[in-house]
Amino acid sequence: MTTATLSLPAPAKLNLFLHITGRRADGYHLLQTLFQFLDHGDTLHFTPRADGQLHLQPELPGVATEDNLIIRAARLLQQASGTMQGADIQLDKRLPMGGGIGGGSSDAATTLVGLNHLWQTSLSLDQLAELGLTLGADVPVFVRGRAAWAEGVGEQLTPVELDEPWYLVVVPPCQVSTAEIFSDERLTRDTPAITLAAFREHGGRNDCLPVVTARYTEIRNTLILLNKFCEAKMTGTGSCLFGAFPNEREADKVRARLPATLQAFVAKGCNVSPLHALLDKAT
Ligand SMILES: C[C@](O)(CO)[C@H](O)COP(=O)(O)OP(=O)(O)OC[C@H]1O[C@@H](n2ccc(N)nc2=O)[C@H](O)[C@@H]1O
Ligand SMILES: Nc1ncnc2c1ncn2[C@@H]1O[C@H](COP(=O)(O)OP(=O)(O)OP(=O)(O)O)[C@@H](O)[C@H]1O
Repeated sequence: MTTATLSLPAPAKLNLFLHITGRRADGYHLLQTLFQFLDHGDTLHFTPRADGQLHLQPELPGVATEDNLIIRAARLLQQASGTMQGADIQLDKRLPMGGGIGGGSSDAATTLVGLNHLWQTSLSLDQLAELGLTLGADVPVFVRGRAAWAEGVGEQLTPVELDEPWYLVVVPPCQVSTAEIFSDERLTRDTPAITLAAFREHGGRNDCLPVVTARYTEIRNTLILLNKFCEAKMTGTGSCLFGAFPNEREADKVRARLPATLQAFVAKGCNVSPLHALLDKAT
């Protein structure tokens, strides 16, 4: 008997802006942000096992397998559903780690959604998003798979329809720890709340940018460089920077002018996550 393998994308996200409006008693920050997906990311291959074991390959440098968000997500789903099934999981990693484009969170969400499908554990998206939130603030938006206006710590999500431009994403040669930026004393935490309509009219900024560029010369320099070609923005707590373009050709043209040593990719903005686009088509 052959065992079917399910291959699913774990796309990147961008924070089109990021305002920090306050801080909760537990130290977590209250934010406002807009999430959009990219048609670029990791791929996960899931093969079911009847013996309940979970195996992941390959290992990620610096991440113990038990700490990998893929294994943590799979264990969480086993516990929540009571299933006796397991899986062999293969990860094709393309997204940079510590890049602010949500690679680990997206891997976790694809694991929750994918294994729920494969194991037929029938948890609802609400239940999966709630489980995902215990793994990270960015996991719920990937579980739900719709571009969204987000508040709270990023878990209060309102789906939105946005333009879907092409993005040039540049990866400065450094990794940023989200916790380190959120604990920096210089971070401003008092931006007044805005509405989506106000964002559409006036735009927004990334409140983490001053702290990130003060701490990382590489990001400051890459920002100066990218700003020569387009309005450069930073996603999440960095490190990745991006610019929007009306079509792929324009984005490719700017990419071609960047130093060959600088890692960069061009991808389309998507209001429906490629994970959900694929699953919606299959069902
Ligand atoms: C910056 C964003 O990427 C924007 O989408 C997210 O808010 C971060 O989400 P994430 O990477 O899933 O972050 P988590 O793994 O939940 O948290 C990492 C660390 O960042 C800090 N953190 C995170 C999110 C938040 N709203 N406030 C925080 O203060 C906490 O110290 C936490 O220990
Ligand atoms: N499957 C995974 N992929 C990437 N990182 C993982 C994974 N599992 C655990 N991690 C850990 O999570 C950290 C953050 O990784 P991630 O790629 O999500 O960063 P990020 O893009 O900055 O995330 P975010 O935008 O959610 O802040 C990594 O440095 C790594 O230690």
